[in-house]
Amino acid sequence: MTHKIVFLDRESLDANVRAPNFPHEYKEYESTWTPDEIVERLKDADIAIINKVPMRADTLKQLPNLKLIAVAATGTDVVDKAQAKAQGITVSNIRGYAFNTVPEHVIALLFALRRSIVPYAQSVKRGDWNKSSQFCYFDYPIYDIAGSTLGIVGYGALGKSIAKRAEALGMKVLPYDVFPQEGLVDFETVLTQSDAITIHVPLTPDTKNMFGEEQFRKMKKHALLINTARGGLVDEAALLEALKSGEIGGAGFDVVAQEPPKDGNILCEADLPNLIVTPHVAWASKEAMQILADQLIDNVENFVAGKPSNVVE
Ligand SMILES: NC(=O)c1ccc[n+]([C@@H]2O[C@H](COP(=O)([O-])OP(=O)(O)OC[C@H]3O[C@@H](n4cnc5c(N)ncnc54)[C@H](O)[C@@H]3O)[C@@H](O)[C@H]2O)c1
Ligand SMILES: O=C(O)[C@H](O)CO
Repeated sequence: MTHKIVFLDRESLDANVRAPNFPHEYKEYESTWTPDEIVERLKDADIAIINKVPMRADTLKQLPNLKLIAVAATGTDVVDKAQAKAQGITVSNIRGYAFNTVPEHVIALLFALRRSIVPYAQSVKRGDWNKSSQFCYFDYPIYDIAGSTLGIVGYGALGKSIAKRAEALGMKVLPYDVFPQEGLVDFETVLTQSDAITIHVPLTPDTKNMFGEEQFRKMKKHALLINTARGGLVDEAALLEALKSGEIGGAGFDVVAQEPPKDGNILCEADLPNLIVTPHVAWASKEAMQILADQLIDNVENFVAGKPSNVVE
């Protein structure tokens, strides 16, 4: 049998994707967004490769030939998994590829915010240093990372990789997860005891908006919130308010609720010295993207060989 593989958003992965080792026809599109386009491009395919293309129930119902959705990411929130299951479509994802790239991005955001790197660099460009009466100036706060406490919400692959780095930097780590493991603390302790909190849970109906006004009120006034997981995990309006009112100390976000933020986004547009937003690139080191691309094709080959890998329930 010749399998028909369609990659709907090839442009979203900057790595070499090898040809699978079984008879197949392969077609790729740079990007695909509308439900009509998705259905038209996948109607004859049995294997779909996607990164962030929304595979909602109405779309899946129009694709009776589809057998595998191979997601080129860890997060599978773009797929309606209940509908996929109902149609007997297997969903696979990528695991353990971002063990350096995401932790390094998180640590970079932590240092940048704690040391006010961005506002200081901007102030130099503005000419503030030229006008300074001293050799330095203290317009923005600087604190040490060493000796501070990092709360980790979601103690899976990435949460654990970050814990190792944080401890090496002299931080105390407070991990929280719903999956029972040794050394965990409860969510309340993370909120009230941490000088910085980093989020690493998947976006699900249970985790949507798990950070909002109530959680910000419990956090320390100087606490930082780092989100490299998914935008929907944090109530963005409440976050902006908490940053402006000084309820929390700062935020470093790599993800927002709608990506790309075509209709605008309040976090991307805010001009605050204690907020850094990056465009969902924490995963995107060259090394990590190649590991991801190799595992993506492993998943496709394993599925066709009858030994599916990294199946998402
Ligand atoms: N920004 C990026 O570039 C980037 C890159 C990779 C992954 N991600 C995101 O990061 C997330 C985490 O990745 P990972 O590899 O660590 O996944 P993982 O599956 O190894 O870990 C996720 C952890 O979250 C826990 N969890 C689930 N629901 C929870 C809840 N309600 N409360 C507390 N803990 C809960 C799970 O038990 C698990 O231990 C992914 O789902 C993805 O959305 C983002
Ligand atoms: O979930 C992931 O792996 C990242 O968000 C990159 O897509």
